[in-house]
Amino acid sequence: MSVDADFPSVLSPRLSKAKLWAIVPAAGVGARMGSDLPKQYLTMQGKTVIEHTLDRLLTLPTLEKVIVAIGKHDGIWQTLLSASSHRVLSTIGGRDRADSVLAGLNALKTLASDDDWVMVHDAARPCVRLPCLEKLIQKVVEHDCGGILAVPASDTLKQSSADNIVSCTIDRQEIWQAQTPQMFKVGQLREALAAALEGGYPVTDEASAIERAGLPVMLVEGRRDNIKITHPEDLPLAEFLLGQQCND
Ligand SMILES: Nc1ccn([C@@H]2O[C@H](COP(=O)(O)OP(=O)(O)OP(=O)(O)O)[C@@H](O)[C@H]2O)c(=O)n1
Ligand SMILES: C[C@](O)(CO)[C@H](O)COP(=O)(O)O
Repeated sequence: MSVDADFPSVLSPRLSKAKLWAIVPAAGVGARMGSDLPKQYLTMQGKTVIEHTLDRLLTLPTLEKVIVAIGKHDGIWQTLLSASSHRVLSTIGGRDRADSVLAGLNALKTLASDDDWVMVHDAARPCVRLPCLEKLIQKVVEHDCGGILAVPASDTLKQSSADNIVSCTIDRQEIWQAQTPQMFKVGQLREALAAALEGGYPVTDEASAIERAGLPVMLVEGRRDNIKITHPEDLPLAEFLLGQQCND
């Protein structure tokens, strides 16, 4: 995918000192995928899921470095070419996704300023497209407000009661499905995430910790093909989407 040469520097003059970093949580075991290998190491078109994901992020010329949070007993990461990139560092993740993201933020302490930006992107989302990454960065920097890629809900949504009986239909007019990347100021995210985890609050994405801290989160409309590989049927779908995108 070609970098859009006309894309303005990611940071306006007002924020020209701020840098952009990325954290890729990749310490999961992929239980829902049910594969022998953690899903980030399954292969599509000759490359692992995480290599496709990193290739997408590293297309951003202004991205300083990516911190990949890997599992404590991960024996595969160091065998990948991506692990030797000068723009990629790794750290040991934690029990839950939020712990892994916090580990990445702590690894950034010696590299990034609190006022730098960081985008957190799931290793399991290899189909994210460069224009969507650029749109998120542009909106966040322009408004100086953290934001996330998301898509408005397009299915009718049902609330379930016991025994999987519908208890009600949810008005989907204001419902969005959050994706990643999720982009925030390094210091704000580290503080919000640490506070949420210390408080025992459920944190399934970075935005929920930021919301809990009372800070705004901008919804930036992305694409529905930015899928997260979670269940077995997601892998062939992701491979198809990658193939389609190559023809764009
Ligand atoms: N302790 C964890 C758990 C998840 N992740 C990462 O967070 C992303 C999204 O999480 P999810 O899709 O839930 O991955 P898994 O936790 O591996 O999947 P499962 O819940 O099915 O085990 C994945 O890239 C995963 O590797 C992580 O870094 N650390
Ligand atoms: C962060 C995320 O991808 C936003 O939709 C999602 O919350 C991750 O959930 P998971 O259960 O950890 O995959």
